Amino acid sequence: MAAPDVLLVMGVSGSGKSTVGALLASELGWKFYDADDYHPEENRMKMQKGIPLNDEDRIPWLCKLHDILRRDVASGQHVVLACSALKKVYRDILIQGKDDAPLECDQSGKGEKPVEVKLLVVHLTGSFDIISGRLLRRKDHFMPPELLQSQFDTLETPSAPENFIQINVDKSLSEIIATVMETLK
Ligand SMILES: Nc1ncnc2c1ncn2[C@@H]1O[C@H](COP(=O)(O)OP(=O)(O)O)[C@@H](O)[C@H]1O
Ligand SMILES: O=C(O)[C@H](O)[C@@H](O)[C@H](O)[C@H](O)COP(=O)(O)O
Repeated sequence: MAAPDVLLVMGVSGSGKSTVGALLASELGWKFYDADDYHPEENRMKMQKGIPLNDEDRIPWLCKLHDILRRDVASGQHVVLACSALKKVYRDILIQGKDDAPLECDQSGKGEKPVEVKLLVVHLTGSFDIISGRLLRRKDHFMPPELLQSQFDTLETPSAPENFIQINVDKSLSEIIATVMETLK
């Protein structure tokens, strides 16, 4: 695959997506988006109440993110996106959108040539124990640690032909960043 336009830093809640994504964006000089900032209020409230999101909650959110990526890529902007993207179908939406009713992506770009986003997936993977420990120590965040099991249950680990690397979260942040930078060389 040609050099990616977008790095998708994915994984369960607490795997380090926001931390690693922001560091990578700063290292690369790419734009950074944290998908958490794009959840509608209903999704946040649902998670706050300890109820896991389902496809219906996530698909419009992923469509919105695809539209952002598509526009940035079309203008030559490289992007790092931190997003749970737990299922293969969610990652597919980030790459190519979704145009079948009733859950449509923003159609304002309709008529434009569809842009398939060239994505490298960086999957932050790790044990339940390490990640739940980090979530329990993390303060001032809307996501309750009790939802972690449902995140692991939903997770579909990337596999071929997806363009991905997997990095264990037991590595230090500097090792994780160095691994991604080496992959991009
Ligand atoms: N590789 C790492 N080593 C140690 N702590 C980490 C690492 N990655 C993330 N953390 C810490 O773990 C917690 C969860 O990270 P965060 O970036 O919020 O995860 P996510 O965005 O996936 O929910 C934060 O307190 C963060 O500082
Ligand atoms: O798809 C989902 O269920 C959510 O995106 C979820 O995976 C995400 O983890 C929350 O938005 C909390 O945010 P943190 O990942 O930062 O904990």
